[in-house]
Amino acid sequence: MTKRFVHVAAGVLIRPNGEFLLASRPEGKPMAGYWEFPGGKIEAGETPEHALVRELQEELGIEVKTAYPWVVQSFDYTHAKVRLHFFRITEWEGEVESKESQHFAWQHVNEVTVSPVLPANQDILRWLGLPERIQVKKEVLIPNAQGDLIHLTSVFAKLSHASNVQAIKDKIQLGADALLWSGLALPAATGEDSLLEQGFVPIYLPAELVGGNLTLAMSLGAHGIYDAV
Ligand SMILES: Nc1nc2c([nH]c(=O)n2[C@@H]2O[C@H](COP(=O)(O)OP(=O)(O)OP(=O)(O)O)[C@@H](O)[C@H]2O)c(=O)[nH]1
Ligand SMILES: [Mg+2]
Repeated sequence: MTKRFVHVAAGVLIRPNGEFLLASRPEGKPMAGYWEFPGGKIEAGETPEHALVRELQEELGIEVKTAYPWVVQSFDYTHAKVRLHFFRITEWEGEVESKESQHFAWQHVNEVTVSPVLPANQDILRWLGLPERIQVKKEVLIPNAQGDLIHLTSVFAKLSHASNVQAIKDKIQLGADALLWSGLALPAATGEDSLLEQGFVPIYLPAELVGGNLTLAMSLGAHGIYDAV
């Protein structure tokens, strides 16, 4: 029998100083003791946003105030196939409380001190460390998915027809670590065939496309924006 996708909403709580919250999975749940972003299963009839707000109320006792959708990550565990909808949360009401006897750790990007972290979250931790804004010129260096500095022109795929999903997939298969979308059309932000749904490469949008609005870019699923120089 083929395993069905379990849809999950999870929140990255980010403090003004950049620290983010990890929680340990409580005893009695699959993969107890692993560290995760708070969240849980999306129930029938719920949107990912609703599930996020409900789960964070249940698990942390907080009221989410400002959250925007970030990346969607799929992972095949032995017990389930999961599709995780991650949100970045910058404002909430109330103090984080351990409602399910979980432990908490506020962590710094590139210096995670707790382990083990759920396997599906490795990419997410790397992406949190990506710069939110880059400048694209001939000699630019930028971290790739492994955190190594890479010469932009050698690895990055610049797409002139962003609406062509096949072209995007071809570039990914060629090993591109990031996609810089140029042109005016954005691929659909939703739908099975959307690159954003796959969420496995860093994606930067041209600043001019989103009026320099980083929050808007991230709400479309991008990791950051770039300025052409
Ligand atoms: N909450 C959360 N779940 C994650 C993350 N990464 C990841 O692979 N998962 C997986 O997604 C699923 C989420 O389920 P959950 O156990 O949190 O669900 P829940 O809060 O609704 O609990 P419940 O099973 O008691 O109803 C689990 O299979 C878990 O292993 C993450 O960062 N946060
Ligand atoms: Mg949960």
